[in-house]
Amino acid sequence: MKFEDKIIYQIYPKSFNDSNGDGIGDLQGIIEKIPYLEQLNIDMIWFNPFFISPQNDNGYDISDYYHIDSRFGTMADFEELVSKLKAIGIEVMLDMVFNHTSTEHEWFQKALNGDPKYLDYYYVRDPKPDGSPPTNWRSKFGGSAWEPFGETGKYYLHLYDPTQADLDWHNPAVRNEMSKIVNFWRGKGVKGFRFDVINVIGKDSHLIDAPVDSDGKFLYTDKKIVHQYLRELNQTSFGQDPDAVTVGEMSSTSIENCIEYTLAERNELSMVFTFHHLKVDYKHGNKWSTTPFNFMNLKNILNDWQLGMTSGHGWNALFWNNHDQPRALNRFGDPVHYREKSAEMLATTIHLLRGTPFIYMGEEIGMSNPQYKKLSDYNDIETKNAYAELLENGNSPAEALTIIQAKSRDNSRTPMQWNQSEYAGFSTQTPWLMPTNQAIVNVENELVNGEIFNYYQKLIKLRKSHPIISVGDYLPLLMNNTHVFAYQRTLNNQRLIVLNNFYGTKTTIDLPEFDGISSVIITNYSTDVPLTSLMTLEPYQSIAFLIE
Ligand SMILES: O=P(O)(O)OC[C@H]1O[C@H](O[C@H]2O[C@H](CO)[C@@H](O)[C@H](O)[C@H]2O)[C@H](O)[C@@H](O)[C@@H]1O
Repeated sequence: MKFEDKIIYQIYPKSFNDSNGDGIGDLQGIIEKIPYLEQLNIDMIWFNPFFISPQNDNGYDISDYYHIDSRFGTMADFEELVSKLKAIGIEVMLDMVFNHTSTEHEWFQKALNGDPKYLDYYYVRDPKPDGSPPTNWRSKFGGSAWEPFGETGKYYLHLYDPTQADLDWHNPAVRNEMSKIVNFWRGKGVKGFRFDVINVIGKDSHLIDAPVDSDGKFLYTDKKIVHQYLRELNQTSFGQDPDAVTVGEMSSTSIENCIEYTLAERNELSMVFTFHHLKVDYKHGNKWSTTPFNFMNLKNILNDWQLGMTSGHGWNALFWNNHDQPRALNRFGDPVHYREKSAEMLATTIHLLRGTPFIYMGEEIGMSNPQYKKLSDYNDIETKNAYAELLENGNSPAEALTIIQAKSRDNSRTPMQWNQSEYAGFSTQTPWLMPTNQAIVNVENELVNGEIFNYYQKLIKLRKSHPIISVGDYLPLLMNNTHVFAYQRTLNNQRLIVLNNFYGTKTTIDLPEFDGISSVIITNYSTDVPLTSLMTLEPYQSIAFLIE
């Protein structure tokens, strides 16, 4: 499958639709909503993991890669879902969490029981001579990255939660297991694979301390060998299917590496998720802080990645939202005064760039953060650890709450809001996370009175009908402007000029003269205006001109 003109929709199964009234979304619930998905004209759906898991990290701690967790349904439900989606031209993308397994996985359990075969599946190491963990590495979820390995006196590595043990990819048997898993799901008709934090699988065999002034990420991120592992996985599994689409989630990566991960002739991956543009509201690089987003940084990062990936022939996944990110509408838009206009402006910015757009469920109806009032409203392990650390570091409970309200991953994990009822039409029982503003934001209302869903439909149609959007080159425009993110796309004699006002005030811009006849192909305001050298954009206005 070509992926340049495709649109991928992300579903967090736990929160999409609950068909059996247990407060948790499930596969039958997704099947019920296929007619809704069909209206968007998307090509593929990425599902977050629904494999067997103790759910300490909501399914990113897998204890059995070959079965559906009964909370979500059965293999028969999955097969029904795949075939019903295929019937309307939508393919399935599954989430392959291959950096680590749950400590409940039988491989880890066998290793714990001393089975030498499975000991070699993980990073099990002796402590330092003083008895402390083998290295000073920190877990990305807080605390040491090492946990005692049962009663053995050794430690095992976990870059994430202690219940997520890192696999040792140096071991060919581990790599073979990973291909087997991908091939099993290919056998079920799956065409897409998203590889979780795949650029941290290349840790050295001999692990060393991080320098005191460094977070040590360079010791395990984007190591050269990751490219080799990906080529091998490609060759032994998804690469055998010319229609496969793959996306690697890249933690703290670089443009150079992402070109290599996605250059077609290198046979690694189709595209990458990168996160630099979503760290522009981190104070001094610290996620657990609140500060307004830095617009010029955002522009520069998006521009650098567009230019870099274009010139290196790499390919980006384009996105604002996912299940780990607070809603972009709260971060870069205005959910109170300009909910619709700012949601549409953000969508335009991403959808007209070079890359493959991903839509995270609810974004197409303008869903926003829930603004929970107390810690117990949250579920996420990372959030709870961060809250405890914020208190340890001297923040008051109110300050810590303000920060997690802004940054918690649960912000995007709240149930999809189908209607304005108590549980937002998601479930008949108390959901695992509560919806909060379904009285205003819900599908039923959006489809009758709203404009965001309809605007997404237009953007999706445009990518499919205009090759300049899917395959055109990217060029920057107005890089010094402090309110507008503007760019050009070019293909043969055509140009597409895209203007996006990121603020809730009118702004006037001074554009270069463009030759040719221009027409507006999309705008989120009702009046079409001609392309002139001096232009005034309305609050959060987006407008795109095609010049022939
Ligand atoms: O923030 P980065 O270091 O650039 O990393 C990107 C994301 O990585 C992690 O996400 C994924 O892996 C986790 C462990 O399997 C899982 O909890 C998460 O849901 C996955 O998407 C990290 O948790 C995210 O916060 C980062 O955005």
